[in-house]
Formats: sequence, C-alpha cells, structure tokens
Amino acid sequence: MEIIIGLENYKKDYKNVCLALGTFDGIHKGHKKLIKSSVECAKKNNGTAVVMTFSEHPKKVFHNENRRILINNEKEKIHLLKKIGVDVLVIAHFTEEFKKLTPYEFVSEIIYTKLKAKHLFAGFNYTFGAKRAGKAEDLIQMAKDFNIKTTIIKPVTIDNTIISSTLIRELIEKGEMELAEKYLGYPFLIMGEVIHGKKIGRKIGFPTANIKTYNKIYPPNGIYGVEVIVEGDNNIYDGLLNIGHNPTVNENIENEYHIEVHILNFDKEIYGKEIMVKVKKYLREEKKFDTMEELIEAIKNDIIIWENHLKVKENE
Ligand SMILES: Cc1cc2nc3c(=O)[nH]c(=O)nc-3n(C[C@H](O)[C@H](O)[C@H](O)COP(=O)(O)O)c2cc1C
Ligand SMILES: Nc1ncnc2c1ncn2[C@@H]1O[C@H](COP(=O)(O)OP(=O)(O)O)[C@@H](O)[C@H]1O
Repeated sequence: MEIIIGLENYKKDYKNVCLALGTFDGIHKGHKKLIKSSVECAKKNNGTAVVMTFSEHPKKVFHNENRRILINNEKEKIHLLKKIGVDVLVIAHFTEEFKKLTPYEFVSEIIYTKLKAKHLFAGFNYTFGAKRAGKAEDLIQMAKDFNIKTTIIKPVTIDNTIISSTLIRELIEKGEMELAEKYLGYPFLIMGEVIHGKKIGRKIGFPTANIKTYNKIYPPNGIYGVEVIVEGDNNIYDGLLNIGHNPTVNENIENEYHIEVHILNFDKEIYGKEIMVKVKKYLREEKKFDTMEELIEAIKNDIIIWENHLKVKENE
C-alpha cells in the first residue's frame, strides 16, 4: 500500500480510481464493507483502490477538543487498511482552507480534479464540504456532473444496532472489550513502540513491556487478557495488559500513566520494537497493594485466571 501524506503529494495518474470516502475511525465492520467495495471495484476495472482520510479527526478540529477520541492511531489505521487490500492511502491535512470548501468545490476540486476518481464509495450518513452541508444524496448528484459514479453503502447492523465509531468508543471507554470486538470485527488494538519503564517488573519476576502512549482512546485502568505480536517474531503470544498508575509502586500517581504488557512464555529484550496488543477481555481493576508480595500474588492469580479462560475457550 502506498501512503501519501498531504494532497499536494498525490501526483501520479492512477488508473480508474475507486475512491472510498470517510473518516474511518476504528475501521469497523461497516467501514470494512465500504472499503472492500472500493477494493473490488478496482479489481474489476483494473484500477486503483484509494482511501482518503484526514490526519486530524474532523470533529477534533471542529471542536478543538483535547480529549482522547480516536479508536486508531495512524499506525493501526495503516495496518488495518493494508489488510483489506487498499492500494493507495491519502492522508489529507484538515486545514482551514480545506474546511472552507463548499460541497460542490470539494467534489470538483478534490475528488474530480485532484484525485481523478471514477467511482466513489461513501456511507449512508456521509457528510462533506463546509459545515458538513453535503449529504450522501448530494454526492450522487454532484459527482454525476463529472461523470463519476457513486455507491452509497447501507448501514451495517448487528442485532438491529447500527455499527458506529461512536458506539464502539463508548464500549471501549466502559471496558466492554468483547462487545467492542464484536462491532469492530477484530479486537481493539494497541500498537506502539516498547519504551523503558522503571525496571521493577523483572525484579518481581514479571517483566512488562511498556508501550508508548498516543492521543487515542484507551480502555479504563485495569488488567486485561490480551494477545501480543512482536515485530520480527512470527508467534502470537498470550499476555496480560496493565493500564493505569501502578499505585503499589508509585507514590505520586497523578504523573504516572502506563500501558504495559507481560508476555507469557516469552523472554527477549524488545526495547525499541513495535508491538501489537489485541485487547480481548477485562479481568479486574488496578489496586493499591500494601506489599510487593501481595502484588506478585495478584499477578500470579491473573495469569491463572487468563490461562484457564483460554483453556475453556479452546475446548468450546
Ligand atoms: C498482570 C498484571 C497486573 C498488575 N496489577 C497491578 C495492580 O493491581 N496494582 C499495581 O499497582 N500494579 C499492578 N501491575 C503493575 C506493576 O506494578 C508493574 O508492572 C511493575 O511495577 C513493573 O513496572 P515497570 O515495567 O515500570 O518496571 C500489574 C502488572 C501486571 C503485568
Ligand atoms: N515476558 C516478557 N514480557 C514483557 N517484556 C519482557 C518479557 N521478557 C523480557 N522482556 C523484556 O523486559 C522488558 C521489561 O522489563 P521491566 O523490568 O519491566 O523493565 P521496564 O521497566 O523497562 O519495562 C521489556 O521491555 C522487554 O524488553
């Protein structure tokens, strides 16, 4: 997959561009259906499947919020789009200038002139142009003027509920990881670089790879059962993730926020490597223990609980 950052760097004449439009935060089952349609369109027409998203979440730019609101950081998004078979990902900057384009200017200047799209794919609730004034039906009409076909993808539902990034964000914020997985179509991901921590983990017999944090949503503080993939290693490991302040070892918890994973049956130095954690299940809240012995006992118990859970799942 080719990655183009900034529309000004989209320069090649790609053939028969099948363009998927949307913010695609989460790349959930609904997004996947839409993006897959553009990939299939490209295959059928000997063309190019292009996805255009923004480097900043449009809502964040609109409300100037600092709140963590994204389900995926850029790395995760790239990983997920590659898997679907997208040829070109354009990450446009959501600039002041861009925000001012009317819906018609967006179609004419960006979709037609710049991206040279032949076929568009957008969701039923897609909005575009200044003040998000353009709706999915407008897109069909406006694109017609430029001889561009448009396919609007109907809502994808599970148990009569429309899958949406908002719903999934709420589930992640509540720690409902199994439900989040159901709507996403894959477990919630945490991808990032392994950084140095306080080096207490290995002393107590449970080394934990600390993962660099990004401005995105994380599940509530607590202990989670996870799967782990380490850069340059083909195995999928089981593991236990801890998100929180480590109150047992930290006096001043306000300044401490860590995301760290103990990988089961693993013993390698992986500082600086990229790791991917698939968050499967919330196990318990993070506690302040009076002694290190109690913390060690709790971690041992977490491992037993998670291994037993996996055994039961295997036999189901
Ligand atoms: C499975 C697991 C459960 C944990 N539970 C707690 C907890 O309840 N309370 C706590 O203060 N720290 C908890 N920790 C975090 C440890 O305090 C932390 O891993 C240890 O201090 C090592 O940190 P370091 O990587 O900076 O050396 C847990 C860690 C793991 C792997
Ligand atoms: N089973 C394991 N799980 C996690 N990290 C491991 C494991 N075995 C070895 N390591 C290595 O040990 C480091 C974690 O040890 P730790 O004492 O907790 O140090 P730090 O505080 O720097 O994270 C990891 O970054 C990794 O390089």
